Amino acid sequence: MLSYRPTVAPGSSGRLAVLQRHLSAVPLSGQVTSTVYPTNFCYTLDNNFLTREQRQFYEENGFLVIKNLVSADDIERFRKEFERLCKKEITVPGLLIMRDIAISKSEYVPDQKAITKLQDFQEDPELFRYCSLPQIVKYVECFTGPNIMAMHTMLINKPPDAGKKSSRHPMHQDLHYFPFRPSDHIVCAWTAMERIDRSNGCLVVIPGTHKGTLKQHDYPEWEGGVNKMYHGIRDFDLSIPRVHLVMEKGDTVFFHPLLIHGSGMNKTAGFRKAISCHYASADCHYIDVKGTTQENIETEVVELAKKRYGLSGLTLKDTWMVRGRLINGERTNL
Ligand SMILES: CCCCCCCCCC(=O)SCCNC(=O)CCNC(=O)[C@H](O)C(C)(C)COP(=O)(O)OP(=O)(O)OC[C@H]1O[C@@H](n2cnc3c(N)ncnc32)[C@H](O)[C@@H]1OP(=O)(O)O
Ligand SMILES: Nc1ncnc2c1ncn2[C@@H]1O[C@H](COP(=O)(O)OP(=O)(O)OP(=O)(O)O)[C@@H](O)[C@H]1O
Ligand SMILES: O=C(O)CCC(=O)C(=O)O
Ligand SMILES: [Fe+2]
Ligand SMILES: [Mg+2]
Repeated sequence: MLSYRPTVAPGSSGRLAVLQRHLSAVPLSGQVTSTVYPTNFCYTLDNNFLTREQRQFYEENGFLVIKNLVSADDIERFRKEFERLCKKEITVPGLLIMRDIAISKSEYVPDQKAITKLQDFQEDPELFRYCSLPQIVKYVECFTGPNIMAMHTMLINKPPDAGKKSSRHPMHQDLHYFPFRPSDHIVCAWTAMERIDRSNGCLVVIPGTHKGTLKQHDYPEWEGGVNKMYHGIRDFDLSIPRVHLVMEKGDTVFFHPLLIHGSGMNKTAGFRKAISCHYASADCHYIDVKGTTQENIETEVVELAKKRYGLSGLTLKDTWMVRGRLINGERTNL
């Protein structure tokens, strides 16, 4: 890191404004002392909200943890709503209720114990409140800019591992599932609904991998079975050091869709809960994934849409167009 002492003539404009943006928040009058960082930020936007240290961290690592961002009250409300949905006290259009593969063939008990995740809760006002929490959206804007879409929502209820290690989530990049670009204007917010550490299967990341490309994903060859659509990076080298993100209740991590991540086994008796939303700039554009590594997930998603809704001839793009919801600004493209 370079450190120097610039002398700034009061009243100079243009260049000064540029310089000011690259310096600390210290007012530029007379002599200021400031640490200067590389200024070629490309994964974060300048809306004066992230500190330069936070921007620097995300630029280098592809993720950023913010402590205590969601209140215990809000988390309690999400938990209650989750329980009502599990008990089928209410039903929500479009909501996907997924059971762990290890118990998928057993008798259905309408209880959270049967459920590994809820997906696509955009029509549930109580859970969807998570996506509009101002303190979250404020951070999201640093990655997406002001036109913000909530594209994908999940409440993950990682069950105690049934002994087959199927509670693990293989190492993957979320962009594999997304037919929209540019990837730098997509970000996931993931909030721990309780303390999450290695014992109950925390998020595991490989810092800096957001600077790489999208890799080929397939089902891993796991003896105990793999959950539907839990693709992992093909031939992933497990000797690469992984970083375990230990988080307290309410802590929130923002991460880039190319960041390689997964989650470990839940070795406790409790159901490990996290709530998340993937946001994208509404100015992103859809791509055709035919002929790319994403073709395999398109085939699976389109088959599922046909099975569930009897709709044929869909593309991956269509399934995202119907899920996306505007959070802020204007729905320009997506
Ligand atoms: C579009 C993807 C979006 C992801 C984007 C962001 C990145 C996120 C990374 C991920 O999280 S990847 C995982 C994404 N997960 C999904 O998209 C949800 C996948 N889950 C489902 O589609 C349904 O839960 C499933 C079709 C597997 C089951 O739903 P059903 O309500 O039809 O359950 P049902 O009990 O009737 O079982 C139907 C069949 O599915 C089987 N099944 C149930 N749960 C399963 C499971 N967990 N894994 C594999 N198969 C499962 C079940 O055994 C049965 O098999 P058979 O037809 O052979 O009898
Ligand atoms: N043997 C393995 N084969 C494939 N993927 C693995 C293996 N071990 C861990 N992973 C993947 O690495 C990530 C988490 O690693 P981690 O080692 O934390 O999990 P764990 O092995 O379940 O638990 P722990 O090592 O803390 O006891 C997950 O994405 C998991 O799927
Ligand atoms: O285990 C989790 O909570 C996160 C899993 C994950 O990365 C995902 O669903 O995309
Ligand atoms: Fe993921
Ligand atoms: Mg391990």
